[in-house]
Amino acid sequence: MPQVERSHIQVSDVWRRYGRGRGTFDAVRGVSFTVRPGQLFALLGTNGAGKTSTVELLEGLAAPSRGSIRLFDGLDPIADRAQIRSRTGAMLQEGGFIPHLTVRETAGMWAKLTSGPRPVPEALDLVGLAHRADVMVQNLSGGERRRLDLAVSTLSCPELLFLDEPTAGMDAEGRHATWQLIRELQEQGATILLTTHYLEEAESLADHLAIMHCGRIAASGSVSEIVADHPSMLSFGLPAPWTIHDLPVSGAVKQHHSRVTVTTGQLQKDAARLLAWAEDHDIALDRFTARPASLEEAFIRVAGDAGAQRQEDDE
Ligand SMILES: Nc1ncnc2c1ncn2[C@@H]1O[C@H](COP(=O)(O)OP(=O)(O)OP(=O)(O)O)[C@@H](O)[C@H]1O
Repeated sequence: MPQVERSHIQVSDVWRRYGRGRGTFDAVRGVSFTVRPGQLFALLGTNGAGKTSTVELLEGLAAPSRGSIRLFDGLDPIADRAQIRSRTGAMLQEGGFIPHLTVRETAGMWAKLTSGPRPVPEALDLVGLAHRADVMVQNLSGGERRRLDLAVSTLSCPELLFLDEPTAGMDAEGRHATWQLIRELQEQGATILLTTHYLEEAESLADHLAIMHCGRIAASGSVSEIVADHPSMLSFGLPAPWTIHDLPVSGAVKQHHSRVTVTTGQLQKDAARLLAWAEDHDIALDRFTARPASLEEAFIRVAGDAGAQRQEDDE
């Protein structure tokens, strides 16, 4: 019998429209993706790309204007909210905490609303807030509030966790600690959907990522799959009297002072040709490096291409 592939999130051609009449705006435009159990899926995008608008639909905070969303192999985020609630955790962009409660009181209050919660000290310890337990929420830094938000969202040990910009406002140390925590939650079996502006965050954590731009998914796949579609780079110093016209490469060549860069879709072939040529002519290529496109380069290119396409569609 063929095996049915399970999914914790199934999004099919989803649209989200804000406003009515003449003032409508489609913030999400035909988005589709699947997240398998145990996967960490990252939604990346520029400001206003539609990430939060999409996550809110998954959380059942609004209904899509078109398309369908199913969680846990068939549950509707709004109609089946009661069944879904105990299995999911959400960390929103704006944590709605009461300013004059302490960290411990806040987590305790949320724990009372959760069935079978993790002990509060454990939840605070998990996010590195145990030493701030008696501090009032209003006196926390922005990064500490994000950590409290994360502690609250993981109180129920959820199967599916929505993390909307979990490390926004955190310093580098806090960000790395949070990444470690997210990895641990995934190792414990959680399926995680996270949105982020930080490419390094997506690169470090995600099994699968989708780049959103202007309401659409402009590229998706693993980091290697996304960067594979983008040109690689060779870089080296070329000693005189040799010039770029002598180089045996197929890619686009640029020179800045004595430093040469070759942008190529055939990294291995061009690197091999170049090194063989240098060897034959006894040329030392200073600080020779060969590397695939970075996620940042792919992101900038994808966002640029998608922006141009959207402008064409709108015209
Ligand atoms: N309530 C609303 N009414 C009208 N437009 C909205 C509303 N909420 C969001 N938008 C618009 O929808 C678009 C997508 O917003 P959204 O917050 O989903 O983007 P995002 O990718 O999460 O952005 P960011 O990374 O800046 O948080 C933006 O152009 C935004 O201005």
